[in-house]
Formats: sequence, C-alpha cells, structure tokens
Amino acid sequence: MKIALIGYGKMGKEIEKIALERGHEIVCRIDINSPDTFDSDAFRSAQVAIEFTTPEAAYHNFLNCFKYHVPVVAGTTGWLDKMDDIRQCVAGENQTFFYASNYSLGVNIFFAINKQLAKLMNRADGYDVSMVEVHHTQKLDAPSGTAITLAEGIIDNYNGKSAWALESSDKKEDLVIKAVREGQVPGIHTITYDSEVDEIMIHHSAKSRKGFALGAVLAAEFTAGKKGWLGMNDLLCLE
Ligand SMILES: NC(=O)C1=CN([C@@H]2O[C@H](COP(=O)(O)OP(=O)(O)OC[C@H]3O[C@@H](n4cnc5c(N)ncnc54)[C@H](OP(=O)(O)O)[C@@H]3O)[C@@H](O)[C@H]2O)C=CC1
Ligand SMILES: O=C(O)C1=N[C@H](C(=O)O)C[C@H](O)C1
Repeated sequence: MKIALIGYGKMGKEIEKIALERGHEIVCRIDINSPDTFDSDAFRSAQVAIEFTTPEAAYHNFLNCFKYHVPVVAGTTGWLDKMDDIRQCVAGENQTFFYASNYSLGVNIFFAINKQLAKLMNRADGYDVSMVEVHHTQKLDAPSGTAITLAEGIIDNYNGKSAWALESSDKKEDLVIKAVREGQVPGIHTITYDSEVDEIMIHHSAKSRKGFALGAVLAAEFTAGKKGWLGMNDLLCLE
C-alpha cells in the first residue's frame, strides 16, 4: 500500500518502521521543512495519508488531504474544536477519515473496560472518580486526547459526572483530570474511584510508542477502499 506520512517526528518515524516491516511503501514525508509537498504526484499517488503533527497544524493538513481526495488516518490530538467542521467535510465531500485519540489496541480495550466500570459504579454509593494522565514534557496539549475519550466514557455512563475539568473544580459533578508532564513518558492513564472504605483503580501504561504506531498502520490498512468516518470501534468490531 502507498502511504504518505504527514509529520515526521517521533510518531511519523515509528510508523514508517512498522509500515515498511508490513510491506508498505512510503511515497512521501511531509514535515515542516521537508521538500515533499501536498501538490505533488507522490502525494496524489498515496492510498492513505497518516497524519501525526501538532494541534495547530492538523486541521489544515486534513483539508489538504481532502483537496486531493487522499483518505486520512488522523493521530494528532488537541484539534477537537474543529471536529464538526471536519465531520461536515467528510459527509459533504464523500471523504475518508479515520480518527482515534489513541491507536493502541490495549488502550481501546481499556476504553471499553472504562465504560463498563462506569456503568457498574452507578450501583454503589459513596465513590468519587478522578483521572491522572502522565506524558513526556514535549507534549503540547492537555489533557491528552486519550484522557478526553476516557472522560467521555465516564460522563456518558456514570450518573455522578456531567463534565470534565482540567486540574481542579469546585463542582462535584465535574470529573477532574490531572495532567502531569515528566521526562520521556510515552503515556499513562489512571482512573480512580475513591470512597471512605476503599479505592478501585484502572490503569494503562504504554511501554513505548510502538503500540500507537502499529494501531495507526492497521487503521491505514483497514481504511483502504472505504468511505466516511471511521474509528477503532469499526476496526476492532467493538460496541
Ligand atoms: N492518536 C494516537 O494514538 C497518538 C497521538 N499522538 C499525537 O500525535 C501528535 C504528534 O506526536 P509526536 O510524533 O510525538 O510529535 P513530534 O513533535 O515528535 O512530531 C510532530 C512532527 O510534525 C511536524 N510538524 C509541525 N507542523 C507541521 C506541519 N504544518 N506540517 C507537517 N509537519 C509538521 C513537526 O516538525 P517540527 O518538529 O520541526 O515542528 C514534527 O516533526 C501529537 O498531537 C500527539 O498528541 C501521539 C502518539 C499517539
Ligand atoms: O502526545 C503523545 O505522546 C500522546 N498523545 C495521545 C493523546 O493525547 O492521548 C496518545 C498517547 O497518549 C500519546
């Protein structure tokens, strides 16, 4: 399969390794100072573009992919304010767009466990829930995209919370997400239901970026030949 990489940083390089191992061809690498561009035969020849750049750059990169009708696997986080606009482009222009806040297969299982646990916790009084996410110091957005997906899983399924708040809140109905930035941590997410008598924790810790990269390549393979809005639930047949 012919793949265009948009963003050739930590994730772009990790994805390239896995894509080559799985027999794919990288036709171009579009980065901030790279000679490769969208308006090129190489980019137009791509069967899918995998985008991991920055919250600021992602939206314009998606529009450039749409311009040339190249399907997108979107990995960048922190651009969700533009989500409605992208959904309209995908529906209105018959585009292909795969988005996951986290491509790791393990995290997507963790998302499902999180929803189940949230439903179960409605049966027990006396608990409060909170979340901590830990990432490397180069990360630009907070909370992480994964933390937002986890928060949505709790808010949609647990009666005690109706919104999330970063770092602190006076409102009992807000789910507080603490974002820690330290060292080279690839990504840790912990959810804790705390009561006077005990605590229940679920925890996911990525050991490297390999799991994110493999998931993104699997998503690219899944995306080929499809149209519309796609996600990990489609790929993993969840829900
Ligand atoms: N969904 C998921 O599973 C995962 C998502 N992510 C997300 O992916 C994104 C990238 O992460 P990561 O690879 O670690 O970050 P890096 O900073 O290592 O890489 C981003 C790359 O994009 C480049 N870039 C910046 N602006 C543009 C632009 N306009 N066009 C093309 N390239 C550009 C940067 O260049 P320069 O350095 O010169 O600015 C850099 O090389 C982040 O938003 C992160 O949160 C990360 C891991 C997993
Ligand atoms: O920036 C990162 O590194 C990561 N970003 C994603 C996020 O914001 O959730 C996924 C993963 O946690 C690593």
